[in-house]
Amino acid sequence: MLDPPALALTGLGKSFGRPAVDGLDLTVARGEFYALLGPNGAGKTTTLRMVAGLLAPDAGRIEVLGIDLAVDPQAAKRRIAYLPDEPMLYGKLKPTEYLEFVAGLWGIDGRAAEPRARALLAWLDLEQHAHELTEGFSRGMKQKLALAGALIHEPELLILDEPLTGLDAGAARQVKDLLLSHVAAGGTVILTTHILEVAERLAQRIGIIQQGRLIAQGTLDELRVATPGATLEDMFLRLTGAA
Ligand SMILES: Nc1ncnc2c1ncn2[C@@H]1O[C@H](COP(=O)(O)OP(=O)(O)OP(=O)(O)O)[C@@H](O)[C@H]1O
Repeated sequence: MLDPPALALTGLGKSFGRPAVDGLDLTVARGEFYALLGPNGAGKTTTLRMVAGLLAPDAGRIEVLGIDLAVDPQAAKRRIAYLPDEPMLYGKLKPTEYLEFVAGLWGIDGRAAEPRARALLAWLDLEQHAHELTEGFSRGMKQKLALAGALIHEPELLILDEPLTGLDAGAARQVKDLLLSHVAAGGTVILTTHILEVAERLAQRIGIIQQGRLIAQGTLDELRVATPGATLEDMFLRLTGAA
């Protein structure tokens, strides 16, 4: 049997009075780097929150690596990392304590989590702050620590909502390298971004959603077929009717 995809959404729907996600069908293969683009209010965050198991869909089906989220949410969530656009940290914890705490929530004991935590802090250049309270951290440092926390249980599918917003060039490079290395090792990354250059440079496939539906999808070259020579920004604005 073929490997199940990393993520399969079928007819996914969620309404808050009016539809936010409206019959969304989306499949992301294992080992793919997929960028989900869309104008403000298109339904990107709502979609990711449903995949992360934080919001119940009104309709449709979510399968994570072949596991139906509605049938076995625990098993599905173990395979996922979810980084929200505004992650929460505990200001009175130091990074090492925070990572140990998150690892504990996953049932990983401190000794097993320690080398992983150390490697993540080193990768994200937070080592020298490992023993400082996070309440004094800058926004970018907090964001990097939240990412480390999301990765502590070694998930296969990383789902990240605007992970590069607010990061300086150095921090953005560290995060991009970490995501690319995850994909190089066979993992899957799905992110939303308003930085079209990020999608252009990193993603193997790009999906554009508008009003809760997928309106275009493909590699950059596939998206370009209709408009040769166009930039992703040109295509995005044309497809979403903003130009
Ligand atoms: N908890 C909520 N209660 C009511 N309406 C909501 C809620 N969450 C989202 N919505 C609405 O659902 C729609 C989709 O919002 P969502 O945050 O998913 O969009 P988005 O594509 O992530 O937008 P952005 O790019 O601005 O972050 C919007 O109209 C929003 O107002």
